[in-house]
Amino acid sequence: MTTTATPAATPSSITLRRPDDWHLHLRDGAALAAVLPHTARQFARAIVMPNLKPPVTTTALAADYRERILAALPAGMSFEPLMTLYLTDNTTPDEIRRAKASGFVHAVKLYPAGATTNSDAGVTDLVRCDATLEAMQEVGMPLCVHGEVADPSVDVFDREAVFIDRHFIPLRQRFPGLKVIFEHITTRDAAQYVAEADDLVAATITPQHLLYNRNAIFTGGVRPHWYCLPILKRETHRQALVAAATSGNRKFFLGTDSAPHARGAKEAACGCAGCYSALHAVELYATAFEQAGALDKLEPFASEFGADFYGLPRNEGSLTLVREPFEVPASVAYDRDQLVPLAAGTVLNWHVV
Ligand SMILES: NC(=O)N[C@@H](CC(=O)O)C(=O)O
Ligand SMILES: [Zn+2]
Ligand SMILES: [Zn+2]
Repeated sequence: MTTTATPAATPSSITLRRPDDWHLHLRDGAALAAVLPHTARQFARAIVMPNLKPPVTTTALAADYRERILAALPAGMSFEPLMTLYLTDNTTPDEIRRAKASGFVHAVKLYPAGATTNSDAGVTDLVRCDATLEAMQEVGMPLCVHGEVADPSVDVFDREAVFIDRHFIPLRQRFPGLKVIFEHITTRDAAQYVAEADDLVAATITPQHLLYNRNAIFTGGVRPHWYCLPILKRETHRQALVAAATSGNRKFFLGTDSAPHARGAKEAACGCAGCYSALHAVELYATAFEQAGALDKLEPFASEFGADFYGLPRNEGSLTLVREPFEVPASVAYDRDQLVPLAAGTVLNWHVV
């Protein structure tokens, strides 16, 4: 990373190796066309989540979805979608071998049934997937995990921590050679678990979980645009996540979990879970890293550790941010509705040029 110094200690600009987003929801159709340029402006590649309706459960469906993404990319922009398959109780070991052979499927995603947006087709009991997980371990196909129990008797703020004991630890014991990414971690418990695990375990961290604690959801009223899953946690957890992200530990890397939902679906009696962060993702991360006094740790977190973990080359290009006030727009157009970006209306210190 190269930085340009100002008289003060803070640099006036930072140039990073071009980053990647290791957890992204792009949706489909008009929604895909609306959000894709926001991501492609900053990121060279992204791990594209498969929770469409119906979900992307096969290599053939992933190939079609990949073509639709590439077709939606504006002329002159370059972006490589890294595809994933949605794990179900019925995913076969043969499907895993097909996915591996494709060269464009880079992970399989575990959604515990009922845990989050579009997870109804998810796994009801992980032991049903043992033969499939065995095949993944054998061919070297990573498993991305939405690590929350769907058990309604467990408090919503405890669902991630409970998942570690009930599912993550047993899974790692049964498949010690399987690469696993604990997605969008939100607790000190998860950060600690990943830090202490062996090198086949890593985690992604979102901008909202670095910048906000759960008070953000209830500031002067209910704030649906801060509602995502796993839900924001208390301040001690946010601090643990900032410490993990800025530690220089290669197990923690960037994954926005940018999850667009139309304004009408967010501002509703039963609002959807998901924060739209893709519009200004790198700016949000830079803000969090600057607050922690760790801007020098942004480049490895954003541009190196994820590629290394997935066994892909680091990008060649670069991305420059300047330190100038940038007001996040109140909304952007989205599929005959609007999208309200994370931190709408607030001023960030950094702006991508
Ligand atoms: N994070 C979210 O709150 N929502 C995601 C699903 C997910 O990543 O769990 C979505 O697809 O909307
Ligand atoms: Zn998730
Ligand atoms: Zn997600």
